[in-house]
Amino acid sequence: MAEIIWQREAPGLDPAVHAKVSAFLGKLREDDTAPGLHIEKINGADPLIRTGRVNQQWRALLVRVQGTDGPPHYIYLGTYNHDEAIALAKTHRVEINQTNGVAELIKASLQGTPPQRKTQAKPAAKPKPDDISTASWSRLEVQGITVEDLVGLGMRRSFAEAAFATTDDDGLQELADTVDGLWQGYAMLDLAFGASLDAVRERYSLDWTPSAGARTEDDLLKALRHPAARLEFAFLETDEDFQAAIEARDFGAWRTFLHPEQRDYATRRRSGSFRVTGGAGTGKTVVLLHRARHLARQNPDARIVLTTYNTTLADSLRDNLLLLDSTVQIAPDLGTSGVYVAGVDAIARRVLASTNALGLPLRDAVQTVLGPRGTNILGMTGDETWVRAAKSAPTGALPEGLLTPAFLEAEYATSVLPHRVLDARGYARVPRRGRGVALNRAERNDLWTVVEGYRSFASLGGTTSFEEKAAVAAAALELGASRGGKQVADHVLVDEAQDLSPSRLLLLRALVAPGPDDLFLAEDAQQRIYGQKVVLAHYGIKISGRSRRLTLNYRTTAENLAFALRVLDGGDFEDLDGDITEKAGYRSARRGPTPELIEASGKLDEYARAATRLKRWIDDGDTPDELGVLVRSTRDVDTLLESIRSFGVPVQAVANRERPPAAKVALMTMHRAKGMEFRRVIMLGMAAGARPSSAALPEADQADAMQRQRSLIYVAATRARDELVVMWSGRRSSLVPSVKGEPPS
Ligand SMILES: Nc1ncnc2c1ncn2[C@@H]1O[C@H](COP(=O)(O)OP(=O)(O)OP(=O)(O)O)[C@@H](O)[C@H]1O
Repeated sequence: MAEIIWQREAPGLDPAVHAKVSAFLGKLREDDTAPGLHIEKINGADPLIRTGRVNQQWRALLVRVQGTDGPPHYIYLGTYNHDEAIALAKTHRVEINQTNGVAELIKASLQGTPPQRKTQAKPAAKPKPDDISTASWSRLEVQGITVEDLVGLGMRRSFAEAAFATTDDDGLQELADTVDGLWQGYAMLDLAFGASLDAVRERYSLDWTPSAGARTEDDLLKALRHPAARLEFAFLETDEDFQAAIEARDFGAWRTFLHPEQRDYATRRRSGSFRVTGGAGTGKTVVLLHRARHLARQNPDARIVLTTYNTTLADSLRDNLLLLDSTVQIAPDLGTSGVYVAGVDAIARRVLASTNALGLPLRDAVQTVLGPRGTNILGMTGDETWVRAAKSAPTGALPEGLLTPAFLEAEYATSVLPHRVLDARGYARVPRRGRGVALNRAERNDLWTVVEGYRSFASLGGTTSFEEKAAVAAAALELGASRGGKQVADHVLVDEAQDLSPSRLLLLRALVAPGPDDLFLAEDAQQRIYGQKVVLAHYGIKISGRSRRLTLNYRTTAENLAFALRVLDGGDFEDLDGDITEKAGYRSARRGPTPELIEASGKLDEYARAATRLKRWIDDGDTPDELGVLVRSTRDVDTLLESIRSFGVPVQAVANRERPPAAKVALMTMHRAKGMEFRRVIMLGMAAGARPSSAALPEADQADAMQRQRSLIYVAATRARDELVVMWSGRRSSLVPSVKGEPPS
């Protein structure tokens, strides 16, 4: 039995050869001495280099590493036709970096010839980091880094010097893409975009000291397992790992090659609740999926809950978890072994529907949260109930703005339910932290009569809202545990945590007993498009000191990312810990075209232009399901669909609970697009005044609603991997930032 180590840049092959390589590697894993494999040394090559015979024409390029104990390991470097494989065998080798002990693939033909760039005469004043792409200073220099700093970390001097001679972002990226030792490119870009030397040393574990003396194959195996080496080398220890690597194409790298920080967050034991933050596309969901698999592999009996704020996203988490590892056990029900994947409201419903089986005191929980009423609570309270309650209550003290369903719902979700307020006296004392609008005693009294009306209408109908279901389920679990019952989960993993309301957070908190590895949350405050700002600690989730930020964007090109980040300008973003979220340091690993802004002459022109663009992309080779059309509201969707179809483009509108169609362009609202990604995206309807009903909110809440609008557009713009087109007719929204080359407005 041999073990395969996959090298990230091993080139992909056309399907016919791919199947043969897969069979070859399968045989190699079973028995590397099988004569048919022709594993051979090559004269003039590094002693560890081998080639293997895939078939008459093709040879696999390998590095054989045999530790003192254990099976032989083969690093797979790709499959080439016979002559090319022999030539590459003489130039390639895997070495241990003598400064930090990281294994690196060295392609000798490229050695000593890093792309050389001309240093231009420098301007007198040092530019700020943000102005750098137009100045002739190296970003590194502006950050106060020296060539010696880079060399001290273990980077090759020729590479460090070339990085200092490079004054534009494209050049830096190109340099990072071509350097031997993938970590060197990543770390150099991190520094150029503002990370400190200490942060980079820690991020890539560069303080390891390699063992002195001659390189042994044991040392090499150790160096291949170094966290920074695992950016480019993956040990395929199980059949599932092997299968995932073999199948991984373009966007499958997330399954095999984690950034060292992602690996750390996915696997390290935590003494309590942990939070990973990061901008859109920085790989938070990927961390969560790997962590779910890791926990399930570590303890097959563990009851793991993987959740997010709605069912659509939960479905996609389940699909991707199974794509990562088809053998992960999906738990059939809450409280059973394996990974239970569901939206948070579905979890609340499940708890409430199974209180008998779980031994939870439903009656007491209902009384604790809603006061005296029956346990018939599974029906859904309609949105109009707030309007009815407001109309039938004496509300003389309240201004109009405080009687809108939006305000009442927000007040109820934030100030009433999580504090389990049952009467006017309780409501008068409630802290109302984070609510924009101050309320005097008379206003509170009147508001409470509206809440009482709302509750009695719902009680009569035997209904509750989603918020109430979550609050009652949380209380049932808490009461159950306080009376000696057992929690229903051992680990709870949460995606898109920024969109969860207090009651939902209380529910997740109550699913698992406080302790090591209890809750793990992925969140991005900049993507909060629902609900109010919340602070985790207020709901029993203590993460102080256990929060980390991801900054490398894997999804979006630098151009789209810069555009999306500019949408956020004009607002600070508070995260779930009450801190202002930093935008600094976010960067992308990919480049692409500048987002295109198109002003149409009217709605129909906008639709026709969108349709023409989709047609062109498909004619140029895109498959329809790589393309997304995002709209702000579902008004006029039928006209838009018709227009797109009239150009012969297959398209389907995707409603909230539906999965995107295969082989068709997906048309959906920006809200629905959360968590998704497409190769190319068209955002439509970006005219001024197209904002939703925030005008119905009191002034203080309008600011928060505006923030959510910015976030929504940020979310939409970051769904595009390669290309983004933004359209409007009429006056352009002030939320659409300008792009490079556009005349100032
Ligand atoms: N280590 C990795 N190697 C390659 N691709 C990666 C890696 N990590 C993440 N990706 C890819 O980057 C994209 C974004 O990842 P992911 O969805 O996890 O980000 P996110 O932070 O959850 O984004 P969002 O907040 O926008 O939903 C995906 O296409 C994912 O496959």
